[in-house]
Amino acid sequence: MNSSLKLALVGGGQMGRALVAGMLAAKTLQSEGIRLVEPNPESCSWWADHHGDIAITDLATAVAEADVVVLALKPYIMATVAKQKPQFWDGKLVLSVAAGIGLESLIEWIGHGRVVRVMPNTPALVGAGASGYCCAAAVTDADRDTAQTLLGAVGIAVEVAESQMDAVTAVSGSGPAYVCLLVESLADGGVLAGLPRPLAMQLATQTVLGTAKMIAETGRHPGELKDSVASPGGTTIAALASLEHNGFRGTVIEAVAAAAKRSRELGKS
Ligand SMILES: NC(=O)C1=CN([C@@H]2O[C@H](COP(=O)(O)OP(=O)(O)OC[C@H]3O[C@@H](n4cnc5c(N)ncnc54)[C@H](OP(=O)(O)O)[C@@H]3O)[C@@H](O)[C@H]2O)C=CC1
Ligand SMILES: O=C(O)[C@@H]1CCC=N1
Repeated sequence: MNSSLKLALVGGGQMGRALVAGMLAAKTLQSEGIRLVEPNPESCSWWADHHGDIAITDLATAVAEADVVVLALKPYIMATVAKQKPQFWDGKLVLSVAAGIGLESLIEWIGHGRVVRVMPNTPALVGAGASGYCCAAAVTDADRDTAQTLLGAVGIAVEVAESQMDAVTAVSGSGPAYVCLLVESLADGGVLAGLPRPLAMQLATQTVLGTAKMIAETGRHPGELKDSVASPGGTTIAALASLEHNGFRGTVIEAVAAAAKRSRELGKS
């Protein structure tokens, strides 16, 4: 796929920004090929400050000028925006990143089946995203390649069954928030133990980054890597005993289950 692809981003909030910034950095897109639809004045100022060369326009113009449309709107507003007059979306590959909204609804609203349901995540901003996506039956091989190339430019992109999308949402879509909470808590613990805040934050961040890299690059099971840190009678096993006592694993598992449940609910409302 060449970088002359024309893309309309409908909804330039947190997720739309992360995707477009990542795709621009990867040179999969060029600013002049992007049209943004964004009614929020504060968000428009952000775009003007950070990507002043991207044209902000109305929905009809943006879609008419695009090959691919990315709908990055809050789930409750998707139907209103997606339901346009007949033929409005014809000839456009449509990617929706809205949590919970299924292909069946999207196809009904858009009026054709070249639709991909995507669950990206915000580390796309730095090219380290994780996206799961599923394709409607009418998506062509070329469309699938386009989706894979766009999403693959900002991290890993994995095609999954639609039945897995709520779980993907709960693990990797929402996951950056849980990891941020962990980093924040780790740094808080460091401050409690006497470290200055900036140093505690630096050490906590690098520890999460390094551990994720070690798991990904060695392919070793996290349980084995955890065991390799815990010396007999040492500091780590004291901390692990405390975490287990306080239900750390169960807490995280239940959090993921709650997110998956909420994703299913969003699809019904
Ligand atoms: N944030 C994340 O980490 C992730 C989000 N998602 C999904 O991405 C979608 C967007 O989420 P997020 O970016 O966080 O939300 P945001 O609220 O940050 O962004 C949505 C933007 O769309 C604007 N908007 C409202 N109405 C319209 C319209 N008619 N046309 C164009 N733009 C409009 C909003 O303006 P206003 O604020 O004025 O309403 C807002 O600026 C959601 O469906 C979410 O499920 C998926 C994966 C991860
Ligand atoms: O919180 C949400 O609903 C969205 C979907 C995944 C991440 N943010």
